[in-house]
Amino acid sequence: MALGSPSPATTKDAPPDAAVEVRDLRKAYRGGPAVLDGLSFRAARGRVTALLGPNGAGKTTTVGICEGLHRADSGTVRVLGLDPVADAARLRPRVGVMLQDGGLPTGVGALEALRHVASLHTHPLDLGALSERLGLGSFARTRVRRLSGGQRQRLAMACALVGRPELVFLDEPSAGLDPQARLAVWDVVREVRDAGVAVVLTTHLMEEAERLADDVVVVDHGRVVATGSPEELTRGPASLSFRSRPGLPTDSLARALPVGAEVSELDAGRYVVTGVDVDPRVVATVTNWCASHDVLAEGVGPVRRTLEDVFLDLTGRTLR
Ligand SMILES: Nc1ncnc2c1ncn2[C@@H]1O[C@H](COP(=O)(O)OP(=O)(O)OP(=O)(O)O)[C@@H](O)[C@H]1O
Repeated sequence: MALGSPSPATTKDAPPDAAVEVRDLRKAYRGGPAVLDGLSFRAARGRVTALLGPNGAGKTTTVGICEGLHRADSGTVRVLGLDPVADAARLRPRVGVMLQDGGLPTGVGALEALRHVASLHTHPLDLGALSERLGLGSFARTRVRRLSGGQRQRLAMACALVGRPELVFLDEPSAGLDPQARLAVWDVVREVRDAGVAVVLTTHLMEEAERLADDVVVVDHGRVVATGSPEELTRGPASLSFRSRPGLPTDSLARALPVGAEVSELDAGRYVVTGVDVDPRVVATVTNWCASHDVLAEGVGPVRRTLEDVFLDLTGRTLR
């Protein structure tokens, strides 16, 4: 089954460019401080765009504005070339929304809830195939209010996709899912993306962004602080790490290395060299220094930055 192919009834007036274009959004909730402070980003068709940011950074508010649920104080938002509030009726059949609380009737069975959402669309996906892909079968008759958190997430995802949207907003799609369900959800997201659907998701899982996103938008304090593919964001100087006995004289090793090198013991016996390009001479200097100090080092080599390193560098380590 082609999970992604957008509904034939809705594709003909689709603009060819960005599925979402947000420019200079500003918003403060009644009398409060600025929550969005000039936020801009675009999300393309056929790509997964992940919004990452600490708690309270403004991701949900941004997505809510794109979904037409909130209004910005200023700035522009185009969703499939339309205004999410003024053109809400035209957008509804073309945009799938997965809300964290599901937004579903709670007194009916899971499959019945999905069937109801499907009935609102002209060309819904095949319910049996969609249920199978997201593993809804085992709780098809369970009332929505009795579903576990992970089951509810999967049902909400099915509801977001059943109308063959051209654009889908997924709010923390794999939060609370077990590893099997997470992989199934990621496969489904990739499949709809490959069929040309624009997927915009929020996540706190760096692995999810790293493995799923084509474009990452890092949001902090209501602004975009970095954008790029996971590959682009994590490119750049690697550090060199090794393991050995705890308490090595790191100052002595730093002095043996080129000017600018810093050596830290991250936790007992785990060392990292930063501040210099990790080239073969630096690796040799570390191993020579270890040999001359009777230090047995394991795993001496360069370590690429992860998306989590980049995220923490950009947004700091203070709890929000
Ligand atoms: N309805 C509301 N009324 C007042 N303040 C709100 C409202 N909704 C959100 N906020 C505030 O706006 C800020 C941004 O919240 P938002 O939910 O957009 O952040 P987020 O990046 O999605 O956070 P999280 O990762 O925790 O979901 C927060 O300080 C939050 O307290």
